[in-house]
Amino acid sequence: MDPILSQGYGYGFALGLGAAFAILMVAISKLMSKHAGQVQNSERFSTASRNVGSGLIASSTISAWTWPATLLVSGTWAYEYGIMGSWMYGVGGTVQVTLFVFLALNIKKYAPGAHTVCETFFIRFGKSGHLLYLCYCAATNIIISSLLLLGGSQGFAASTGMHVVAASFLLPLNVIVYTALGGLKATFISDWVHTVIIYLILIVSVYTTYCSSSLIGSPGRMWELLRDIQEVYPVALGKSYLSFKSRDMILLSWSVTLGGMSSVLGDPGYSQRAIASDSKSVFLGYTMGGLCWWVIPWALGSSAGLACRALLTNPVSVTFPNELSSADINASMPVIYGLAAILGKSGAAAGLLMLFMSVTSATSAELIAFSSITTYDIYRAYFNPNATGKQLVRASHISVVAFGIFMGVLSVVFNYIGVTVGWLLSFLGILLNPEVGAVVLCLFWPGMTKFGLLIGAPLGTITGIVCWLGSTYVYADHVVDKNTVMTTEATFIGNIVSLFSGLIYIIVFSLLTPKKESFDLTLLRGAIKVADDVDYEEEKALVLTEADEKVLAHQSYLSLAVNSVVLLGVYVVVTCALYGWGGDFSKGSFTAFMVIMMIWLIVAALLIILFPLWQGRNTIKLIFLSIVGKSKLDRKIEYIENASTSSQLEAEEIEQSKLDKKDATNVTVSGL
Ligand SMILES: NC(N)=O
Repeated sequence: MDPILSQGYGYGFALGLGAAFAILMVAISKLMSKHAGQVQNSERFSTASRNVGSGLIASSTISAWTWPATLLVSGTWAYEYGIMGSWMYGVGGTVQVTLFVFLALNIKKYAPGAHTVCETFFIRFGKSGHLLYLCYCAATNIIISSLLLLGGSQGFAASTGMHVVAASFLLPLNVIVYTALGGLKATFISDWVHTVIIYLILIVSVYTTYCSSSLIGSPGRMWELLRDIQEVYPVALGKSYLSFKSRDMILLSWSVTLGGMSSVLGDPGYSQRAIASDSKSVFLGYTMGGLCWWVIPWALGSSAGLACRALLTNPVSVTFPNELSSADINASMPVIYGLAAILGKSGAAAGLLMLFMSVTSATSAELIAFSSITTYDIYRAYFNPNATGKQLVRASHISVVAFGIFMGVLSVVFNYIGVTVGWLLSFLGILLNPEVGAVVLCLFWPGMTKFGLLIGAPLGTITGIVCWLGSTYVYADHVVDKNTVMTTEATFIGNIVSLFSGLIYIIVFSLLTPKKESFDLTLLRGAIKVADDVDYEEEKALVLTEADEKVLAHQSYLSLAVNSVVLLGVYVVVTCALYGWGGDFSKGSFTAFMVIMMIWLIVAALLIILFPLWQGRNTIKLIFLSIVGKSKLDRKIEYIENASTSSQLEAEEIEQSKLDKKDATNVTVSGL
């Protein structure tokens, strides 16, 4: 079958839209530098000056967490398993983000001056502990990046016929340009733009499907179509498209969620956002991001994914009169085909645009994160401990460009050796999950020792791999090959064993080799130095006041409450209850389920579009006034005067706190 769109769409998006985006982002960075005094220095490049508000943290979390897989796999799960598919994808991914909030809060509490979370390992465990964690962290960064490009390039190739090699190199091109020039702050702004576009397309998709389409047009009609299609093409792994009775779906979702713990807790991109966040904004930013992200896979799967299934017997279906082939399923095409059935060719193009947005925005998060670890954990830690701000910015630029090219190469290699997104998603956690235990214990448990880390984490990986392959042997009729290692039970066991055995090993080996005195986590605070180009605003953000500590403690309790509801309440109890009940949703309950989804989508879109604009209104006003009227000099003087009069006391507090820290800190941290 020919691709649904012509190659012109593929090259047009990758080159034309990509270039427009790069120019827009570079222009915004220049405006901020010229009119809002946000000149690019090393701290701004890697940490966005550590004062980003909750609105932008939320939109950038959504942007970084909306992978091509989020859009394509959630739709495929909906197509294959029915209503529970996209719901399980959404809640599983949200759990990972809400759990990360605990770690994010401790990063702000104990390491407000960090540029990367790896730096805390250097301080606690020296070079060997640092290098071990750095390997895990960099591997996560590399695998996630290739997963993004692999998913994006395969999606573009399948939808447009564009060559997969061209897609692998052209898709990240614009991101390399604006990330290298604008740093983390530019990625926050581009993340917001990307997220807005994704929500707008999603709203069109959902409201057309459930409100205006002549083919479906209401939740009740969708329910009837799904009931009828069950008679023609019964669900393969479950009871029906309208029930939650699929053991395979639950195991698959839990496997991806547990496997994906390392892709949030161990991915430097997410900790970098915690570092960039203003202390008061951590909980709200990540929680709002997680809850607003939830509806993206849920809504897309429930509209395009279910429509693809429900309309299979209608001539508008792309594959009419057949089901989708296994090649279509492997290429995760249900979302694009569903959009095409509902909205015609423009629907498929809108799907491709969403895909482009998800690849580029998530890629920028990975690029800037990798540049931070190479700059601070390799270049400054081991090659140039006294690097100036200028040298650090140059190292970051080189790293962004080099890593962008490397990602393209890796995606091509994976394409040629036949590695799929699904395979990488399942394998990632088995290999890397022990880093979750390592980073959590490093920031929460003073009793963790270097020996515990050095032995426990690698042993966790080995145990996970052995259990994964052993379970494949048991569950796949004694055949262990490229296909059978994807057996759901085997990947589930591999992921869970890797996650928990790593944690247990580190604890046990630490208890076997206790230190005379446990580590004082507050020592992390003053032990990481900033470069010579730090400005006043950034120095202010390095200091954790008593009020900040109280706010962070309060946020931990809120986080506990949110996780109890989302993880235990929804993901475990509600899912198991619906599975145990095993019935089909009635027309009324299906309608209620979809109406909740539609309301949630609108609220999420409004929050993510408007809240960052509201929080940034003063900066927007400053830039606007500077462009149209008052001279830049006037504005700058006014800005500096305001800062110095209102913050004189704060400045003194900062100086005093720095002196206190110097006295308190007797840790030698060469290179940091
Ligand atoms: N980001 C995910 N898990 O879709």
